[in-house]
Amino acid sequence: MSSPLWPYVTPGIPDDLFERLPGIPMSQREVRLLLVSHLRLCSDSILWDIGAGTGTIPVEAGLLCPKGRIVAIERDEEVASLIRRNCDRFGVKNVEIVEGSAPECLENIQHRPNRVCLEGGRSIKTILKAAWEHLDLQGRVVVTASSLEGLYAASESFSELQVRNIEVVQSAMNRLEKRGMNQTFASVDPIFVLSGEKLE
Ligand SMILES: C[S@@+](CC[C@H](N)C(=O)[O-])C[C@H]1O[C@@H](n2cnc3c(N)ncnc32)[C@H](O)[C@@H]1O
Repeated sequence: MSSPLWPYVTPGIPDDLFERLPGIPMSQREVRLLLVSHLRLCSDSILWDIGAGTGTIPVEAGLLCPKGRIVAIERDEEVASLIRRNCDRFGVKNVEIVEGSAPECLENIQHRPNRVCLEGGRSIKTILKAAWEHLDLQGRVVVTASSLEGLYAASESFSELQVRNIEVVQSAMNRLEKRGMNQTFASVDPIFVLSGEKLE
């Protein structure tokens, strides 16, 4: 990592420090911070990040859980390689990358999670149900949704699965950006973050 301040210990790595691929979505820093906070990670957490994309969550979680294990699940081969490169870039060694499509690939993962993060996948309900079956008791789940339909599906799943201590928050943040001669505030894409616990 070429940033002169690296390594620092706070989560919320600036977006431009990650390698990116055109068209591959990435959780922006402000949203990522919210998401990581809702995961309530411990140093030895075992996290499944389903739909890991650019790999920002595995990198942040890998650094926060030095005694833990992060399983980054990504269906796209090229994107899975990007996750590996981003982990290498930040010296993160405790991330296992599973190249496969959820929910089918979840069956073969060796480490059972006590945290699940779900940011990808059309059928949120099917994936969440399968992940929930693997999640340890006292475990936490965090799901993001950017559309009303996604929010509805996630909310209905939480209810069906009897997720406890549910919290839902929608981000609304703006960043100062240069536009020509002016500096204006541009909104960071608003996202719903739903989280809760498995108690029974
Ligand atoms: C919104 S992006 C995740 C962004 C990520 N949090 C980051 O910050 O880089 C969603 C990712 O989920 C992957 N995906 C979608 N459906 C999936 C599935 N069923 N199984 C595994 N990965 C999936 C997509 O290929 C995409 O890379």
